Formats: sequence, C-alpha cells, structure tokens
Amino acid sequence: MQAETLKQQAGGPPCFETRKLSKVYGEGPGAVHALRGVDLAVPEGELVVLLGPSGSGKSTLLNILGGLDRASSGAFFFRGTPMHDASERQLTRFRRDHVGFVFQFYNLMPSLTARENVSLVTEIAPDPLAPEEALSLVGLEKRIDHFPAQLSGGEQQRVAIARAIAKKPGVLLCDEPTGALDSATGIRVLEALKNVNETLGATTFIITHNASVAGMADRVIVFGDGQIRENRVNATKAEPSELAW
Ligand SMILES: Nc1ncnc2c1ncn2[C@@H]1O[C@H](COP(=O)(O)OP(=O)(O)OP(=O)(O)O)[C@@H](O)[C@H]1O
Repeated sequence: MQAETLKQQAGGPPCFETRKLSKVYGEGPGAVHALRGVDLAVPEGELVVLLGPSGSGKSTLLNILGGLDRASSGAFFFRGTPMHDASERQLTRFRRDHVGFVFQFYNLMPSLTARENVSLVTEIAPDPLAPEEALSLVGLEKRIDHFPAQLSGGEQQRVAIARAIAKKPGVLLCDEPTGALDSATGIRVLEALKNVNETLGATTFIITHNASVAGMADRVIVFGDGQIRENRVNATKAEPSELAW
C-alpha cells in the first residue's frame, strides 16, 4: 500500500466504503456482535452524523474506519485501497497521515498553552497548518496563549479539534464531541466542526446522542443492534445555531 494511492483523487472512489463489515468481541456464548454486516459508502468531504442507542455499534465502526481497531470479517476501503488486511505498520501510517480524532474528553496537556498543544502535532506532520491557523479555524485566535485551565470546556474541545486538524487530515472522526458540554457551548463546537469540514474538506463523522444534530449533516446514519437502520442524505442542512438541543 503506497502513501500515494491513499491520496484523494478527483472523481475517484468514495472516501470510505465497507462491505459486510462485522465485529465480534469475545467468543462463545458471551460473544458480543458489535457490528453485523455493515455496508456503507461515504463520498469525500461529507459531514456524516451517526445516531443510535447506546451499544448499537457507532464507536466500533468509527474505531475501525480510523484504524484503531480491526473488523472480524468483511471489507473496508479508504479511497479505494483495501484496509481490512493492512499490517499494523500500515494502519499506524494511515492514522498518522490521514485521520484526526476528537473524543468526548479533550486530553490536552495542562502545562502547555493552546498553541503549544497544537504544536505537538504540527512539529511532526509533513505539511501542517500553522497552530495559529488551526486555532483560528475553530474561532480561538484570541485564546492561543491560554492554558487549558483558563479555558471553558467548549474552548478546550475546540483546542482538541484544532490539534486534530492541524495535520490537515483527509478524515476527522469525532466520538461524542459535545457529550460533556451544555447546549450553547456544544453549538460553538459544532460550528467549529462545520467550518473545518467546509474549509479543509475533511470527510467528517460525528457520533452524538442528540438527534437534532442530524439537521446539520450531509448524511445521517442511524445504527441499531450493530446494523445500519437508516442511511439518508439531507436535502437541506441546518446551521448549528438553528439546532434544538
Ligand atoms: N473492547 C470491547 N470488548 C467487548 N465488548 C465491547 C468492546 N467495545 C465495545 N463492546 C461492545 O460492543 C457493542 C457496541 O459498542 P459501541 O461502543 O460500538 O456502541 P455505541 O453505539 O458507540 O455506544 P455508546 O453510544 O454507548 O458509545 C456494545 O455491546 C459494547 O458493550
């Protein structure tokens, strides 16, 4: 698998495609079937919102797409390249070069400023955004020299988003990014994600328990019991500020 083959091609294959993707944790009678034959194609640049009850398989899918976990069976392609049989080394490289992750908890270094937290990534990426540019994309240009303890939860999450996108990933995977936030702060975080998706063109997945967030998506995928129950494309998209919480 050459790095070249993973680059975005105009008119090329979907960003992600899965075929009969399944994941079983454990064995025997106690085995948990977290994914049961997921078929999915997501074009480049879409903003995808994943909904579904707790335990329905959303995080499992995101972790497999991001190369953090492996499927038990089925196929999974990134920009047309098969990833299900990639070696550990290839998966590590895929994550490093192409994937930004945002989780519910921000995991910032408390002793470093916002700028320095983002610099941790930009120092090792081949063609990064300047930390100031990444922080400006999430609306934090006036907070770059603040430490995490001097920032609100929503601001800290936006630093975490700036850190995830500073390497200009093709894909941004967000697992409950607003899970710990109140509605006004959550909306600011969603605005930052929308801006990043539109400005950088990163294919963006957002897992949420808040069904109203679906309104800002290009595509809404609803999970139930390890399967896709619904996969719909929005004809029109709402602004994050219009979402009811
Ligand atoms: N490492 C693991 N070992 C065993 N079972 C697991 C593991 N990770 C997830 N599971 C199980 O797989 C199923 C799907 O979990 P997953 O975290 O993907 O669901 P989810 O839809 O993201 O849930 P939530 O909304 O609560 O985060 C659940 O039954 C969960 O308990």
